[in-house]
Amino acid sequence: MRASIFWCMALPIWYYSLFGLRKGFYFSALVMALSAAILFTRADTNLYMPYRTLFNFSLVYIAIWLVCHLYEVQRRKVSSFLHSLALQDALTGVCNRHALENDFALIQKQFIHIHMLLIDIDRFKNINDKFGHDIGDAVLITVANILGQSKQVQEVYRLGGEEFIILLKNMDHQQVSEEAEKIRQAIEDETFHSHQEDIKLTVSIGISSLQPEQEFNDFLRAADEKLYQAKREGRNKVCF
Ligand SMILES: Nc1nc2c(ncn2[C@@H]2O[C@H](COP(=O)(O)OP(=O)(O)OP(=O)(O)O)[C@@H](O)[C@H]2O)c(=O)[nH]1
Repeated sequence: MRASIFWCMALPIWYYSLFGLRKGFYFSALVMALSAAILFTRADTNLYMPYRTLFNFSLVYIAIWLVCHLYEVQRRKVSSFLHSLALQDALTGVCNRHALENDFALIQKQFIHIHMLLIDIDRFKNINDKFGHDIGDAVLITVANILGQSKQVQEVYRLGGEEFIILLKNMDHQQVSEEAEKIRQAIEDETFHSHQEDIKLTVSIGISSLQPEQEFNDFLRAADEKLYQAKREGRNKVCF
């Protein structure tokens, strides 16, 4: 009986790998308490033996438990870091397209009225050509920050290049138009900086309204069509 209880030392490894950090901790603590109690009560009659056995068992058990716990903490950190990397745009720090598709699937189940704002910086190529790629990058970061400042905006997504997306929930046509116009105006009012001169920018915004049973790609395509209408009509414009 006393020998078989030493097999309990392997249990924290199973608990942490099967049940994760919290349950792993509690189960390991429970096993340790039970094993220690059994060892203590069933130990040899020799006066010092119960204490010595208990001490050795506890020492080894805690060492194994500690290694399992630290390993699981580290594994979780790495896993959440990789998860955030997978969903984040590396340059601007906002969410990427993968995150957008994930969030859309969730939001679609929870809300009826959903609008997509597809925001594209006008003539962004000129910024890169005239001021260099670094300044172009800095402009993208500032634009992403401005987009995230509105109270109505929970998340900003970068679709790629100079295109950003915002999803607005539970707002009517009028409110969505006003919000898009605020964004357009905020970018127009901002002064971006380069080493040589100040830069003024505008954005064009296409808006689509989610139709019942509409797929993500069709929702995006509808916003894209409106965006190109805004571009065709002279840029610095919101099209619904
Ligand atoms: N600096 C920088 N530039 C990028 C990045 N991604 C894409 N671009 C550039 O963004 C530019 C997009 O140019 P276009 O698609 O021609 O669009 P545009 O010049 O904004 O013109 P319109 O959209 O028609 O108003 C290209 O020059 C790309 O090289 C990036 O991460 N950083």
